[in-house]
Amino acid sequence: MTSSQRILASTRSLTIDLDGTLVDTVLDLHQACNAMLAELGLPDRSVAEIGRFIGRGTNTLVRRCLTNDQTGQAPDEEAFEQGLAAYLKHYTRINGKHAKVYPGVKEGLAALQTAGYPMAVVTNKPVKFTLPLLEATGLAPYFKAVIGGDSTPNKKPAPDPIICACVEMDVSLMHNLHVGDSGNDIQAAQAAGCGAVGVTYGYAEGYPIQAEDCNALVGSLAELAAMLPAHAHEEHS
Ligand SMILES: O=C(O)COP(=O)(O)O
Ligand SMILES: [Mg+2]
Repeated sequence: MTSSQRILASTRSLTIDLDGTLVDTVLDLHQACNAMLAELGLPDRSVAEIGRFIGRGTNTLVRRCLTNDQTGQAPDEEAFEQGLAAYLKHYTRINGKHAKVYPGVKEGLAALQTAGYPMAVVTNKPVKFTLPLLEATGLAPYFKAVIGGDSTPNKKPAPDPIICACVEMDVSLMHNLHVGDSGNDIQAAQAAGCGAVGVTYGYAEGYPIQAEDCNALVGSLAELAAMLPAHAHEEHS
């Protein structure tokens, strides 16, 4: 058995990223960003651009829209404050309108729940947007905890939100597997001492996760569920 196989076999719980992993939210975020840019008299951004800007939370998304700078630095604090207020107003209205659960997510979550795995959402999206989105997409009942980008002082790639989710679920970090679409997720998982699984779809800020950077790379959550022990408390022999 390789060490990655051992990590998968000893999994007892999962923390799962939201945008780009559970739900395809780019069209909602694109619409909210462009409504904000229009209000500021700035030109539209494409769906592909917004896809590259997603993953480090709302403030970074707004900064990237204003500057097109992947580091998220905004030169003008006043424009940022104005942009953030406009973005929050528009996203509150748009959140969930075009969002689509990725193929294999519901099947995967149902199988994992039946197998007895406690699961939590760990996202950089603020909690006030995360909870309604989970309700609207029908995913809420699968999760014991929901940690947003504003639930802990530091968001992913810091380990804090994964640690917080494991405390809320009362599970050990060592036997938790974190699943996500970006390097952020892999870094956070490794910093927390958890296993790390990447998905082959999603946004990944333009840098798709490579198989060698994580313990497994999967095409869907259904595929991941099939790789884990059929009962959360048992290991494959
Ligand atoms: O940047 C966001 O708001 C989305 O982040 P997530 O991929 O951690 O869900
Ligand atoms: Mg993501």
